Amino acid sequence: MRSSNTHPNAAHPNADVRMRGFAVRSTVQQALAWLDEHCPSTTELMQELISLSDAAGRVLAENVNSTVDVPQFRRAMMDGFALHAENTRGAGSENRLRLEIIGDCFPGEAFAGEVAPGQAVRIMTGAPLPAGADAVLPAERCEFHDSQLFVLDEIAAGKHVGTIGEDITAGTEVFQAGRQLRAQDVGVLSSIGCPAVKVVQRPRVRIVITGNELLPTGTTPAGCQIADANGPMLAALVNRDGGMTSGPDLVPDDRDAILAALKSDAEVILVSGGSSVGQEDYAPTLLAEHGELGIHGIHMRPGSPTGMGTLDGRLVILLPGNPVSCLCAYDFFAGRAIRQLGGRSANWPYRSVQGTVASKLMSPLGRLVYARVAFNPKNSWVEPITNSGSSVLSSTTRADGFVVIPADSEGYDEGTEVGVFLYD
Ligand SMILES: Nc1nc2c(c(=O)[nH]1)N[C@H]1C(S)=C(S)[C@@H](COP(=O)(O)OP(=O)(O)OC[C@H]3O[C@@H](n4cnc5c(N)ncnc54)[C@H](O)[C@@H]3O)O[C@H]1N2
Ligand code: MOO
Repeated sequence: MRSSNTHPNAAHPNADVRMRGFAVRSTVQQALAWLDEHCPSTTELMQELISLSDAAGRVLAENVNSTVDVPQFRRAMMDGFALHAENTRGAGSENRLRLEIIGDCFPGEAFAGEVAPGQAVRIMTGAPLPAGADAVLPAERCEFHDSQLFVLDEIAAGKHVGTIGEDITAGTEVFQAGRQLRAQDVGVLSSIGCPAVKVVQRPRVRIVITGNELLPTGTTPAGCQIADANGPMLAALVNRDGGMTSGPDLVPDDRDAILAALKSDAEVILVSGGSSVGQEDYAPTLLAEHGELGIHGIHMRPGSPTGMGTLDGRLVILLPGNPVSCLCAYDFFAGRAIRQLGGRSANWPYRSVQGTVASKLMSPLGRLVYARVAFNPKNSWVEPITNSGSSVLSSTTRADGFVVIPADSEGYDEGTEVGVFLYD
């Protein structure tokens, strides 16, 4: 991880913003630049060798070349008869041409012998073409009795024959480093005889959830206590982005407990809650005292108290406690870092579509806004979600996606064409 203090916050004389408010806020672009600078380049990523059975979804750390042709023999593409195409010339239902069947050929074993003119071998799909034959006549285009074959149709040389290397030629580059392996990629790797692949290690991500008011997942909220929403949400997001989670661990609003939780051997530590300027918002000060607080406070809504820094060479991202802010800050910053650490694209994994604003999307000048919207795929209309405060997580479950309104915009009027990122 490279280290540099590029943001004004880093040099700010009083990094303890508690009960004071943010002296300096960064733009989203500055925060992204800080983050990217603190993510290793693709050549610095940690690698590991894994078995092919675990490879789907992983990111290749090196190019893969094939040392073999696939297939490495000519093979039948139909069940029928291997023969000389020349022997079918002029054949038809009114002109049945007779050939002699000299044997059978099955997948996995070569036919011992050669097909001479006037002869045919009964062959199954996938079996190697016997020497001498140059075409396969499908079973439905002939009749046969005992060892006699009656050809009912003409076929050309090479017909229904799979050629050597038609799938993959020896020496070709099958996949490049950086590719996230699909299920079919694993199939191709297996077909070239590859038992294991070198992939980028999945970053380990510690999830720390702070707040005395929080009850663990699965607990019914009662009294002044609420159930943790951010922990399971963050765990799911980290998994989506290829990270390996530890936690979520619930930690009380206590300096020592939070400091102990920050000290982790994970590559990324996510801290939810206590990111702002309240009396019990310890995480930013702790990070400034024990490591580096590079960014704290961002011109965005929601997510404005987001912070990021490093501690013992590990990336620490302070996510606001309000659940929508937490989701937004994760998606803008934490997810980007985790994807990059795992060799994936920094870009959002969300599909983007074009839509037309059906009622105005409001936005305050000077702040980037993450506006939750409904998107109607039938007419492409985009509508803001009502009751969408940063504490209202159901605004994101009622939404189909979100629109990013830049800081220099006061929003989008009805009829404006906008890009929508879809959650699904
Ligand atoms: N004087 C100021 N006060 C606040 C500011 C500010 O600029 N000046 N920023 C506000 C904004 S914006 C946000 S967002 C919040 C974020 O504050 P924290 O990160 O310190 O979050 P908490 O105070 O711990 O919690 C906020 C809110 O969210 C609930 N919460 C926390 N964690 C969870 C969780 N895991 N699951 C569900 N809900 C959670 C918590 O109970 C609070 O209601 O600060 C504003 N204040
Ligand atoms: O910026 Mo806070 O994240 O709205 O509620």
